[in-house]
Amino acid sequence: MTARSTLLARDLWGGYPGNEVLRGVNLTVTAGDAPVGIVGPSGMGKTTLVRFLRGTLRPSRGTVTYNGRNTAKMPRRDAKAFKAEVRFMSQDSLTITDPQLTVTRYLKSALAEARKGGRTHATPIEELLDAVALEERYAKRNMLTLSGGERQRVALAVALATRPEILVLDEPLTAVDPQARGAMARRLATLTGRLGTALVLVSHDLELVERMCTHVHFLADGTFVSSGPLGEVLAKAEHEAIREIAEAAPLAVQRFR
Ligand SMILES: Nc1ncnc2c1ncn2[C@@H]1O[C@H](COP(=O)(O)OP(=O)(O)OP(=O)(O)O)[C@@H](O)[C@H]1O
Repeated sequence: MTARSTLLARDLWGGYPGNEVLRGVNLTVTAGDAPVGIVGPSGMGKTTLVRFLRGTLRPSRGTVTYNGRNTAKMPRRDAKAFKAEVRFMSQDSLTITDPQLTVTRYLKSALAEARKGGRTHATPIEELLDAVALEERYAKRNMLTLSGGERQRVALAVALATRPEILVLDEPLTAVDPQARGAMARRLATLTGRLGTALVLVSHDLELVERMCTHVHFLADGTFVSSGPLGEVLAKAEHEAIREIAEAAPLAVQRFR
């Protein structure tokens, strides 16, 4: 059996000049894992953590490795594999330069890219659209005519088309209405489960996190102060910041218990 691809952050410290945002974060994500959520109050460093995982920021202490290779010092070939196998998507991931581009053509080019990179078992376009709750009629639409939320959903379908080992989503659905978001949650979790893609979801939307993720990490004071199923994390309220969130949304908390 071949070892499964693993992204590992070990005792990660760092941030910006004069602002040590993260102070000892440990995270292991392995292809095939169930979806995991990263939650926490605004400004606590969720996006900063994603930047470290992605390699756009260097830690002051600790390491991020992918399959044992330090992502900050990867030879070009490993860096290429890392980019193909670990996809990152944030709310503004999609820039369209070709005014003629239809949704189908856009997805086909992503699938072709996946095949070139040896990422087999590409997923049919209908299934990709279904996972992001877009009906088939969207396949022929010009990308420029889509709403912001629809574009975010296509961007997500594109990320799935490449069948990554790990997919890190940082607030990916901010422009998508709550109804569509709800429809997508389970379908996404199912498709990524079938593809063997480990999903990491960074979000303020506790309902979305609850629907998609069996396990969450709560980030506060630069570290994961509590981890487990969302309902348990909220119920245990092991940190002041968790108590504040639980008090601000008591009904939501009751639902998760
Ligand atoms: N480029 C930057 N330069 C300096 N400081 C930054 C930069 N980006 C973020 N910060 C600061 O780092 C801290 C963590 O920010 P980050 O964006 O990681 O938080 P977050 O948990 O993702 O917040 P939100 O949930 O509001 O998106 C904040 O205090 C923020 O002001």
